[in-house]
Amino acid sequence: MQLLTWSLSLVPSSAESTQFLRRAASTPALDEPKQKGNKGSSANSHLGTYNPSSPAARSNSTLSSTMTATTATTANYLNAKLNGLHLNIPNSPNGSTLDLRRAGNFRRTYSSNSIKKRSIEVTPSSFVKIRLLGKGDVGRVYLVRQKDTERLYAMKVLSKKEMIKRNKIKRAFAEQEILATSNHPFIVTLFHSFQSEDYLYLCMEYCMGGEFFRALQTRPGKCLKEDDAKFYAAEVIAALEYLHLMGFIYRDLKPENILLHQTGHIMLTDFDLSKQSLPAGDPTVVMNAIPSMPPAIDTKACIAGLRTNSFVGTEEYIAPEVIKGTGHTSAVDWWTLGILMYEMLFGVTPFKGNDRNQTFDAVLHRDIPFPEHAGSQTTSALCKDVIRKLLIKDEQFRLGSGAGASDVKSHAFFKTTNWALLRHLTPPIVPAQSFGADAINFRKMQESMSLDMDHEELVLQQPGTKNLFANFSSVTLHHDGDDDM
Ligand SMILES: Nc1ncnc2c1ncn2[C@@H]1O[C@H](COP(=O)(O)OP(=O)(O)OP(=O)(O)O)[C@@H](O)[C@H]1O
Repeated sequence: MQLLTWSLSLVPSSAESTQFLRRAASTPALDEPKQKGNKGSSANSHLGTYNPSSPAARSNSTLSSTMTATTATTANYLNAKLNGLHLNIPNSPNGSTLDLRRAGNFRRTYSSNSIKKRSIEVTPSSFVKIRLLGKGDVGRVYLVRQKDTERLYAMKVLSKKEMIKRNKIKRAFAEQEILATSNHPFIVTLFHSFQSEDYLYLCMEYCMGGEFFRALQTRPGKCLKEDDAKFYAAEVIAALEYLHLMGFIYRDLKPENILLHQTGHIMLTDFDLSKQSLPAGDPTVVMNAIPSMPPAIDTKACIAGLRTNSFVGTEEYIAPEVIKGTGHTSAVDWWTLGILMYEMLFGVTPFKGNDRNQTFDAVLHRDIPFPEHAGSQTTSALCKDVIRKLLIKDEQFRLGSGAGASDVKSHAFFKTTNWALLRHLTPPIVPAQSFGADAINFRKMQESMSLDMDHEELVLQQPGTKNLFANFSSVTLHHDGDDDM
């Protein structure tokens, strides 16, 4: 009875509740009505085994120059923020991001000043739609080809009418802002954003491997071996660390929002539930929990001032403090990491009940049920320990709530993780190259079935005008190194 009382007062109305049925649907803020129905899905998870002679392998080796990119991105950003503090990049072959530029196979620079914003260089008619990749509640994501360059992109097309109806305008702006300012190997890259009379467009890097969620579904028992789960968890931690440094709380981590790049590395997407701390605080340096390690960065400090109260997230991933409605911080991202790690290992989330009330009750009160029946995945004590610490119900005591990502990275479970070289490792799942190539090889056939966007005229809104979408930035983003690709 008590449960019913709080759940009715804290969660969206029953009309909105149906969206919880599909795990992929995200919980809207209370002030945002959400459409009933399923989120579309991607069908492009062509997963294959790693073949050293395949283009995937070659592509991996050409990425050698970005091997320190994870660290380099963070380091460059910090260099700007910490005003001259010298950062030692452990395990970097030469310890310098500058040398990345000199490396022969250089492709893309991940540094704070390597994105150049220019006025928009494309229009909707610069692209041809090839196929639908996925659906959200206010838009669709298409695989598109740019007519003059032949390059493939994922184009998110958001309906202005739907955004107005569902009060989602601010969220689209937030997503554009985060994508346009982020420059990280594990965060999807934005190349253009623009609008027509009826739609907003976000032209992003196409992640050929599709949703990590789909990839998990194809694994035996829908789960991964502990070392493989550790690999993906490490890449997610690197992405969250970067987002927190930038002053963003992600708030919607789940396998559906993790895409697989053609190399098999992860790319976080879907930032419409993210929250930005304005201005982002400065990071500080803390002593490393492991005495032999160099001092670590306190990413918590960057968003320490940000406490928000919206009811957002995805039912099985939602943190206790979000359910309680007492306000939440960046610690929600560490909670969701704990749920993700559990799901990667056991194929289910730990607190799933028969309905929303049961799930929320379990999130608030139940211990983590590590399966111990015969045939269940065996997990090390350290792995269980890190999950337990990430899933501490009181956010103040949760792993990550002290100094942010540094706390999580220094947990003994990640002792074997080489953070600086993550991007250089071969991921456990590498998508077969087929679709990217197919899309080009069978272009003519597909074009006959495809829609082009010629009827949509580019509209350049003047900021400050009364138009609701006037402040949506129409820009083309150039990333150092992309022209060499
Ligand atoms: N860059 C990309 N490459 C390949 N597929 C993508 C890409 N971006 C999105 N997709 C596909 O489209 C789906 C919907 O994308 P996304 O989650 O960003 O849309 P959304 O409208 O924000 O959804 P939501 O309603 O959950 O907020 C994804 O789950 C994925 O399958």
